[in-house]
Amino acid sequence: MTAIRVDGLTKSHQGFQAVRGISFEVAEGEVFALLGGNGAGKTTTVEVLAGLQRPDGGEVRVLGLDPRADRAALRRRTGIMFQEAGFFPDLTVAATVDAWRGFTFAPRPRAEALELAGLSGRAGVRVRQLSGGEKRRLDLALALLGRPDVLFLDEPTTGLDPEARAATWDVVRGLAGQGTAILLTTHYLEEAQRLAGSMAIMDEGVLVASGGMAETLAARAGRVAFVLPAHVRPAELPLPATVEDGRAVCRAEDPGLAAQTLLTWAAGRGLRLAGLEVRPATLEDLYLDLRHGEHALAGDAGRTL
Ligand SMILES: Nc1ncnc2c1ncn2[C@@H]1O[C@H](COP(=O)(O)OP(=O)(O)OP(=O)(O)O)[C@@H](O)[C@H]1O
Repeated sequence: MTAIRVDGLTKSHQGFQAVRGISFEVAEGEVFALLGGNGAGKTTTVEVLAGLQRPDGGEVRVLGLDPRADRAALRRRTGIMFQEAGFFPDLTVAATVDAWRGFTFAPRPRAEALELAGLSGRAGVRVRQLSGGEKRRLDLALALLGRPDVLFLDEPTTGLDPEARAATWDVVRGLAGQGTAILLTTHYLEEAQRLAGSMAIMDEGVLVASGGMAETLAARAGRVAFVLPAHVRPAELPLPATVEDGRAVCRAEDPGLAAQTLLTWAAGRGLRLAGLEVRPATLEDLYLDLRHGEHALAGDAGRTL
């Protein structure tokens, strides 16, 4: 079932069009990554979905409801984690969770929420003494309190150390496994690739790519890279290559096959391909290709790449 539907959404701030007609859907139990550079319009989109801003145009539905008109009903079924947490610095972690539980419908027990967010050992600590990463985790604990059907996570792992980040990924996967639809914004492309089943990339208020993560990446060229052997010019290689930081890079739909071709060629000349790296396309490849103007050539905003 569709949990979030965005159809032709537009939204301006004081005459500036932050979101210019975007459409996407997130299914129940799906992790969806909304990506894009600073100012692309991600937070504006999430705020509209959370009912905090009124859309100028288009239609937005969360669990089949209108986020503004049905805000009260949706509040019980959605969890939100924004970039700027508004905590009381003098409350302890436990007191903060308890205060939040007071106005959450059917909240999880405090201990369970803290456990999920990896804060069990910090219950007695005052919020102002938490590290930046721990504050992010407290935010996550509060977003999870009401066992939401839809969860909005705006840069949930910014400032987290690698261990805490991996723990957050486990929590997100666990919730999706239980059927929660999760809309995540992040600047960490590896994180999005690992976590999300679908994604959309925004740029200046429009979607420049969207679709299933695996399908989108499988359709893109992967890469084979190696240290260009001494006295070999790129033009001599059996496949087209560019040179990046002293390494020859071949883009290929089937990188395994391309690597075989290159290794056979090298063996025939008694050469070694040092530092050989063979890998399928990553989200970072796609993102950087788009940043370098690929969508300007494609010209079809919102198409599936
Ligand atoms: N309340 C506001 N008033 C005026 N302009 C705003 C407001 N909120 C956002 N904007 C502008 O709208 C554009 C989109 O902002 P938004 O916060 O949605 O981007 P973002 O993709 O979330 O960026 P980031 O990754 O930096 O958080 C930006 O140019 C921003 O300056």
